[in-house]
Amino acid sequence: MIEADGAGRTFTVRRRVVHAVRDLSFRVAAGEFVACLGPNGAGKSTTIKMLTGILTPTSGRIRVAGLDPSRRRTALARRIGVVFGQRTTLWWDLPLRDSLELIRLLYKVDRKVFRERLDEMCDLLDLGGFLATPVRQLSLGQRMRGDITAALLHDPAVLVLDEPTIGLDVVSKAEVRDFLRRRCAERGTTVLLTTHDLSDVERLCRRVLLIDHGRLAFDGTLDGLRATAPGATSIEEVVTDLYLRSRTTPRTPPPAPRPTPDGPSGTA
Ligand SMILES: Nc1ncnc2c1ncn2[C@@H]1O[C@H](COP(=O)(O)OP(=O)(O)OP(=O)(O)O)[C@@H](O)[C@H]1O
Repeated sequence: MIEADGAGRTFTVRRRVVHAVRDLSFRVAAGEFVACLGPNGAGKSTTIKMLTGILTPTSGRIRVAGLDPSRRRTALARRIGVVFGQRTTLWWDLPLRDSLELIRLLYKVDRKVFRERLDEMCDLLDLGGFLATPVRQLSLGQRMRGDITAALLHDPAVLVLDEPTIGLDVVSKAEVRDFLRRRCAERGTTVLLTTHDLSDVERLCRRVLLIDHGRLAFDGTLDGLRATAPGATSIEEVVTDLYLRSRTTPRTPPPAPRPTPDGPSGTA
């Protein structure tokens, strides 16, 4: 359902080339719920932007739901839902209900189907009390429920979640996670979750992709990830250990010593 084959993305900043993502290859099958982890600046957002068609890869190939995201953005929009925890896709000044109605029109969701889905979301995410409230007046937890509803109204096959529980209190977090787990399992939705909250990962995902310095550093089960640090007592310790090790790894290989008539130099 999600395929990356040697995908890479560079940016040129003041004539310097930044390799945000390099040679990324992985596959996510239909119905999998996969976490994407990595330290700050590892390349997670760049990866998500390539998967959702916001950025075009500068090398390699990406397919989501059988489509090239950057070339088929409109077609992809019908098959994918995206939640950016730090940004809203809703209309700030409109009541939540009107924002959702606009999304219904954009995605051409049948009015009756929309009403059924919205009723279901109201039950599961307890939206009823604030559907008439302008988005700018919603609490973070309410806004996040609205954003998740907006991402699922067209029943996408693929859901990309970028820090969907950031800033939520423990109860709201548990409710949002519970909803996502049940709803995505019922519908067979394929989910890629990016987060720094490891309890999200433990509760939702069996498989983890770890991106480090723009490369795929680990692809396996959560148990496999734990096995990389046998002495660690929690997933936080495992990941802390990995991230600390990554800080001591150079981002790019050091330049090869330049040969001189007397032999290699630059090592003294
Ligand atoms: N538009 C851009 N122009 C230049 N460099 C960029 C751009 N976007 C990202 N980068 C660089 O690419 C690298 C990866 O950034 P990215 O935002 O993908 O990391 P991240 O894993 O999402 O980090 P975080 O967890 O902090 O959000 C960083 O070195 C970043 O500075």
